[in-house]
Amino acid sequence: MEQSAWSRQPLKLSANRVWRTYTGGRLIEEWQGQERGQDSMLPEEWIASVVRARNAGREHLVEGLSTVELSDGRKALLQDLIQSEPAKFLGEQHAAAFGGEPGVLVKALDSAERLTIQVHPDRAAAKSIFGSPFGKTEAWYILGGREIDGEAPYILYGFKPGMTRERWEKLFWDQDIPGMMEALHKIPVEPGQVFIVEGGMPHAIGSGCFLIEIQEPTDYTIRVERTTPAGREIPEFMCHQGAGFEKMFDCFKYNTYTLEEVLTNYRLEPKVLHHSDGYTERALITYGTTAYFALSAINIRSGSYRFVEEDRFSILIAAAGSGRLAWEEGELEIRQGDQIFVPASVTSLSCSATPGEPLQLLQCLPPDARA
Ligand SMILES: O=P(O)(O)OC[C@H]1O[C@@H](O)[C@@H](O)[C@@H](O)[C@@H]1O
Repeated sequence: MEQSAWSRQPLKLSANRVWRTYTGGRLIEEWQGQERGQDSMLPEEWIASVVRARNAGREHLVEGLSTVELSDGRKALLQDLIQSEPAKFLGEQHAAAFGGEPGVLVKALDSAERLTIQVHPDRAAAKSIFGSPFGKTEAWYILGGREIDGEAPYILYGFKPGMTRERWEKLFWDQDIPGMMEALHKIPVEPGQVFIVEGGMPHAIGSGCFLIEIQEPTDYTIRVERTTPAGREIPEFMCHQGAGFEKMFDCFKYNTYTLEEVLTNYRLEPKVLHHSDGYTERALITYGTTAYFALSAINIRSGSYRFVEEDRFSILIAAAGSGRLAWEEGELEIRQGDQIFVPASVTSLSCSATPGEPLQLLQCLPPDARA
């Protein structure tokens, strides 16, 4: 089949687990249908990824890039398919603005331990420090979680009033980890909640969080803990990503917030766009919040949900249930844990749920090409 034919059908993505500095992943495996999942150093699944992971000591591995399972049984790198015809896979307008770069990365993430306190650059810092057009603003949609050592899922987010660059630098040089944790708000999280984490905002995903993350397509993580909660050493490169310690502190924004301000400004309120017996559609993140990506949730109970035809690609995740995707040229069964790249040239796409098994779909959208 010629390459462009693949741009007219939804493409099922293979599992694509990535090494991180923390353990987890059991809930991802169980969500994807394994009877007994296991925690390991592969706590993240990168979805529709054309981004290589930056893991010191693992540079010899090509880690992070997504593979597509083609309907003729072959496999291909998503990146290669897109590069063959960016406008057909990504959309005319998108390709005009971003070339062959999807501009968005999605992940499933399950933390068996707290992640280290970190920050990601915003676009300005990413450009000046790393020469990258993208920073790493991200957002989390909480899918579930578990108690770890008696503690319910939580996140650490935003500087409390009183923090300054000077104080933050001192906490780092002293490696005063309890002091660093105390400097951030600790917030319990629940399924269905959405948080946006802009570049520059200090944070750490706590233990026991199972979430879907949507983010700008880079792996620039600035870590301020030299030792992880489990006692693993973080090499210098994994702290400042090669930028040096001075620039590492430039990536933080030293604004401070009350807990109330964090919850009001950065925990997003889903908005119901449609509700009927057949389905409910909710906007979780809109271009009004960020031009970098958008996310919606579609819960299908009966009948068929028809996707609006637009000249852009999307990434679908079956968060729960099972069903069937249908388009002009074919059909595909989907079930919980499946991840699908829907090229821009797919036409007449609709989705239905298996009777008695409502389907929850997450639809991840690329940057606003008009912004
Ligand atoms: O620093 P580690 O523990 O490896 O975690 C890095 C992870 O952090 C999370 O907050 C997200 O930004 C993920 O996209 C990222 O992969």
